[in-house]
Amino acid sequence: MSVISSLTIRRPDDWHVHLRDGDVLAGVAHYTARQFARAIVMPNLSPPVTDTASAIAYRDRIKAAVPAELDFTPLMTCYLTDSTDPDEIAQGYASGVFTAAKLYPANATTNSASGVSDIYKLSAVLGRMQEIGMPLLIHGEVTDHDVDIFDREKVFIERTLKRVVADFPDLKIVFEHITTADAVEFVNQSGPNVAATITPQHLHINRNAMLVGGIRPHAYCLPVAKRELHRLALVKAATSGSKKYFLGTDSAPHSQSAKENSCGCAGIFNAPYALESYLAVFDAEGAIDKFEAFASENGPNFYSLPLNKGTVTLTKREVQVPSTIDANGTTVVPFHAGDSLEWAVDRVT
Ligand SMILES: NC(=O)N[C@@H](CC(=O)O)C(=O)O
Ligand SMILES: [Zn+2]
Ligand SMILES: [Zn+2]
Repeated sequence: MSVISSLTIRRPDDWHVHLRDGDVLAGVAHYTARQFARAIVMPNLSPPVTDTASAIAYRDRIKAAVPAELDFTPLMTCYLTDSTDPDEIAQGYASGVFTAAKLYPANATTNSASGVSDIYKLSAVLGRMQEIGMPLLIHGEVTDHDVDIFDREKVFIERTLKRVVADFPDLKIVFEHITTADAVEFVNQSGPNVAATITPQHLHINRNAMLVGGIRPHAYCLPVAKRELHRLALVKAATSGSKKYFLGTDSAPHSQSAKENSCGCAGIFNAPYALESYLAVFDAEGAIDKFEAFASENGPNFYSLPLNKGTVTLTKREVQVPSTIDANGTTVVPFHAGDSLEWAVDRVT
């Protein structure tokens, strides 16, 4: 077997990213724009992006924050609340402002306090989205206090997702940042209108990375990393060649001080070395031939968007990940901080 030392793939997209706003936006957006041609931008600002006007304004701020020489298109999402208007969603989608709508169960994660308290209040919205083919993106965790945090994704499938899929059988659903074998099984058993994104961190780490030998706040994100058997199921799904799985980094920068804190924020900043991080997993699995579909084809095909024309070339060469990154005045600790990765992004066309 020959050893692959260089890989050129169609330019990929990131189907789930937090670019934040203000100074941090200007400090992080170029990392995403350098690697990815498009990105699905999460709307969980404070206040969240809940209508077309605020999405247009946020899209303009993102475009202004990306260096002009980079070819990058932000794809905007609408944050669903209990009072979302189906017409607003449909008009935003028809006019090309919204690519998808995002469901955060209320208080599930960072900036989700205005999220949905009961998904059945959204029936009219979900029905309209099904009709027009607009994807629903879901942070799939229950928030009930009696449910253990390590079980919140599994219980969400049982209590909520199964009913949503049954009631809206043609609705396009992306089960975002999945973390369990249960989610993989659910997605595999569902129809072609149900897909999932997988983050690099959930392919690399299990919950030991967070808790063994001291508490590691930079390995903490939501949904929280689970047992090794779940990580293995995610690696198998991502590298399987199934069209249902695609790249979504969930890069979610928080300042070093907000993470290294007695109540540390959830979120891992992986944008600077996202492709290098994913490719390490595919390489270790002997599945480099499946990488392009996961990174560059399955996402656009699911969203019914054209494939990118450009390419990115990665070379097998060691890169050192810095211990911190200055995001325009905010110090952020990146994923793999202080470690080295075996692949480097060399050329983007
Ligand atoms: N993933 C995270 O741990 N955090 C995200 C929110 C999210 O995607 O749930 C964030 O915005 O910080
Ligand atoms: Zn989330
Ligand atoms: Zn996210």
